[in-house]
Amino acid sequence: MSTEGDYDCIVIGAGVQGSFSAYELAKRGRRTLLLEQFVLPHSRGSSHGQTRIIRKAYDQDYYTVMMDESYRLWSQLEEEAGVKLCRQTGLLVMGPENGTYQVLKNTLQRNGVPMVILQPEEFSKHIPHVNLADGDAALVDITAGVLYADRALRAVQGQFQKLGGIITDGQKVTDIRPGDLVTVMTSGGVYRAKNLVVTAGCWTNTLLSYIGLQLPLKVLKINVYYWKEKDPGCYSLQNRFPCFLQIECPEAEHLIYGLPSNEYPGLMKVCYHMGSETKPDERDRQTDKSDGDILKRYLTRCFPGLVPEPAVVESCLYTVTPDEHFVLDCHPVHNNIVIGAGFSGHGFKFGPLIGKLLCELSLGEVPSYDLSPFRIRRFQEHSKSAL
Ligand SMILES: Cc1cc2nc3c(=O)[nH]c(=O)nc-3n(C[C@H](O)[C@H](O)[C@H](O)COP(=O)(O)OP(=O)(O)OC[C@H]3O[C@@H](n4cnc5c(N)ncnc54)[C@H](O)[C@@H]3O)c2cc1C
Ligand SMILES: O=C(O)[C@@H]1CCCC=N1
Repeated sequence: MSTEGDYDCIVIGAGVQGSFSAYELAKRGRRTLLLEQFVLPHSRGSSHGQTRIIRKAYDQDYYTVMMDESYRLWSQLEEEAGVKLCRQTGLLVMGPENGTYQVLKNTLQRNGVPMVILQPEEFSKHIPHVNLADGDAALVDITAGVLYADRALRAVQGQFQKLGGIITDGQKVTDIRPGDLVTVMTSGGVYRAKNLVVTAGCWTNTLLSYIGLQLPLKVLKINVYYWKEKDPGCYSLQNRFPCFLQIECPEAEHLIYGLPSNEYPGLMKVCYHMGSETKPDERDRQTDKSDGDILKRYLTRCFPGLVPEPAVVESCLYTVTPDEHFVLDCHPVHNNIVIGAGFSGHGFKFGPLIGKLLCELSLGEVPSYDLSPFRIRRFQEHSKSAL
């Protein structure tokens, strides 16, 4: 067997995180193979669909700071690929004055992020067709907007291939043998490389079981709801309606979020940031739609311009960690294996930066950011290690 391996690096999983990791490695001249179990493009994981929110509004400074660079990297990809991937719309944040809303507002202020605070008496002048709840405050994160998700995946995978990267789709990884050269077995072949990056979304623990590690990850099915505008266009991107986040409201224990109508004309996407547990390969057997009732009650009160009955329902998966922070780390024993996982329903906007960070970890470089919030060892009492 050659000690060189077939590749410098193999990346498992061609979702947003694996695709950007592979692209970064190829940019650094590494012979890189991106392996995907499904024929691309597919809609069985977490990265499919037309749109995602991009924003700097976060509770924690480190996410806000990281987004600064992520925005720059998104623009770079737009230029390289010659496609528009982001549309700035702003993000309307609504919630009780004290609580998470205040934490988020403080983070934006501390980090000098451009924002507008909307006084309740002038709210409807700026944001028509929305009822701000009594006692709620509101602000707009000006930097925020919509990311075109499917288009972004096509762009980054295309750029990766232009750099000489190889995408092998329709091959499921069935085993991994660690070592100085890592051996990856798939349904269609055997590949060897000096380094491995595992970005397998909801399937992460299946892959990690081959290399003696389990993480405390929950897989949730998210119902992606689109609601009909009574007056077509009244919540549309063309009419400059923003994305929104509703924090702490009487109808819901968790966040409610929405994006202006755009991809399906006349339909606005509004979802609940929570779902029911499932196994990744049994997504469609999970049929709980109780989140729909929560959203109907909320929309009836706050978005009177929407018909409170879903017009389209799609499905997507979250892989959630106990603290909802990501996992970006090396395997505790095999340091030529890097893991990016647990993006907890908010990882898309960071894709280009996650790719850069996983590439840095894989090349043994000091990562550009402090990755301590994302280390595996924070789960010490949860992680079942067979090592
Ligand atoms: C409804 C919804 C709304 C969201 N909204 C936002 C938002 O507004 N903003 C935001 O920033 N983020 C958002 N997110 C989160 C974001 O989309 C995810 O964090 C991100 O897509 C995770 O990407 P990933 O690459 O980790 O996973 P995935 O996209 O699932 O990629 C993993 C890939 O690995 C492949 N794979 C797994 N096992 C194997 C194997 N054995 N062999 C080969 N390949 C394998 C899978 O097939 C899959 O393609 C949202 C997510 C959902 C579901
Ligand atoms: O990441 C995002 O911006 C969205 C909206 C809030 C909840 C999760 N995803």
